[in-house]
Amino acid sequence: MLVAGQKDMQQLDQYTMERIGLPGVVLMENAGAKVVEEIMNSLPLEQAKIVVLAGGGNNGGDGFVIARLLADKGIKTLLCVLVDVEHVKGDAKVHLDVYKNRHLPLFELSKNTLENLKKELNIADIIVDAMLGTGVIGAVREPFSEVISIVNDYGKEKLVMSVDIPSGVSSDTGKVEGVAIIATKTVSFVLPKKGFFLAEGPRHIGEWKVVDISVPLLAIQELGLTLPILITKTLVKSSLPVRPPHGHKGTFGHVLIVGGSRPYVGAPVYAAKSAFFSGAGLVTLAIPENIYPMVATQNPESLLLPLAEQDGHFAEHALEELLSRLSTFTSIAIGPGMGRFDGGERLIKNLFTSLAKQSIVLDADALFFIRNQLDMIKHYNGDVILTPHPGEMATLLNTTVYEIEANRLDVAKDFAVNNQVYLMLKGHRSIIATPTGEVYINPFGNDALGKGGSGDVLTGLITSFLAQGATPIHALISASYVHAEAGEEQAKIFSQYGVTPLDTIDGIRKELIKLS
Ligand SMILES: NC(=O)C1=CN([C@@H]2O[C@H](COP(=O)(O)OP(=O)(O)OC[C@H]3O[C@@H](n4cnc5c(N)ncnc54)[C@H](O)[C@@H]3O)[C@@H](O)[C@H]2O)[C@H](O)CC1
Ligand SMILES: [K+]
Repeated sequence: MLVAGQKDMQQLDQYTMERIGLPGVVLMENAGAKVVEEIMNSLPLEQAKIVVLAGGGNNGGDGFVIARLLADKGIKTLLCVLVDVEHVKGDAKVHLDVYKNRHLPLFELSKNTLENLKKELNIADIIVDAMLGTGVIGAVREPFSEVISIVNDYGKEKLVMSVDIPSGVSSDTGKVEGVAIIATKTVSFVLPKKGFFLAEGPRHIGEWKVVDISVPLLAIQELGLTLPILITKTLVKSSLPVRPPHGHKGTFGHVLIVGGSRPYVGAPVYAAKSAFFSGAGLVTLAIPENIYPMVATQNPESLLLPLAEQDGHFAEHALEELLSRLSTFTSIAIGPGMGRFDGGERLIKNLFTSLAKQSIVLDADALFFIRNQLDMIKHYNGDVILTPHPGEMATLLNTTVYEIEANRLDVAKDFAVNNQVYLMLKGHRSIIATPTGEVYINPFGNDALGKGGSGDVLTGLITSFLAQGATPIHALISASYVHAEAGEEQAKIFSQYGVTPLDTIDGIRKELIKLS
């Protein structure tokens, strides 16, 4: 499933209406009819009262269609137009006239009071939000902002169904300047919008669904639109590494995890366990020798490689004894719990100059150590995967977290293309970008993973799938999905508060059962 922004939708609309001649009023009728279908499935409607809040643009036009079709089904419906009806133009005006020709109840806020509108909303069971769609610009103005606040004050008392996008949310950025509807459900047309998965978008869309309104999706290729790809379970099932039944541990690869330091003993343990428990044939865990005893007791399933340490971290030359053996590893992850220390840059440089072609995952402070060595990364002849959270991304780009979060899709894509790496920009709705500029969005996951160790589990999972033969993009797609779903599922048992990295590792195995 692809994800669209405002300009993409405008191009698709124009193509449909101008190139193939399907009139906008037909699209609007289709849009309204599909929303009504969703409403009919939402509640026992015999006694239900529905208020349709309509703006002055085409989103409002959808609302006119919805109100008419509901009324024609005998459902108690009130259409409330928040702008002066004289200002309604084009396709929306056609449908407003059709509504009026049916002599159906019409509440015009411009000729009434907000108090009276509030009285109508108080007795409604369902509120349809057809105020603003992809055409919203900037902070929502009066009277929309007041009406939106009234609707949001009802909280979960009423079912709020947003048409195309919750009013006030930017379809491109997910930003909300001022107020925006908090929807119970969003019924969106043609494609999900980028804003659903960015900034405040996820908190406003509620349960979302996309409906077809006869805009031909094949037009996307014909228009040459390159759109982000939404990660779905179907996509993941075809991305997971294949495990031949006759496979042996050599078939499923040998993972090397390099990490750990005196303050961070758990991180490498979580990464190694995650790699092992998600199917890697063998896992070697290279840690500074000072934490070897603690790690050994917690990681009986891994081969342990204590290396030279200095002041509780790896010594600068620590990997020397490892470099001659690098070819025994299928995929390598460096960084979990590594910490920052003098000589870290050189340690990473030595590793890269000694690597053959293995895929390498860089996480945590390994990302700090490469911030001034991106040229080396770019020219490495194997696949490099970076998994920064926004703070680590800000360090890599020498900018602020605010700048990163304000433009997640482009930041991830530009960095991946400019540095020829695979990048997973972590966060609520992770973004994955490839060296060729493809962008994927992971719509899964919740705050249960918001704690130390979750990232280490993800690093181990990615490295494990690489070792089992997945390509970098397939490893990232499947690991980000499985990791997020594991967190969500385990939160149902331990609450969002209580999910630990080991619970997530356990959850990963449960997800892998569901996917196999
Ligand atoms: N192919 C499709 O997806 C179809 C989508 N449809 C619907 O059309 C809207 C987009 O309609 P558009 O007229 O471009 O814009 P909106 O109705 O979203 O809003 C424009 C409307 O709102 C006013 N406005 C803009 N910014 C603000 C603000 N900050 N505060 C207050 N008012 C604002 C502006 O003046 C206009 O009056 C799409 O979302 C779908 O719902 C078609 O119906 C069918 C095909
Ligand atoms: K809307």
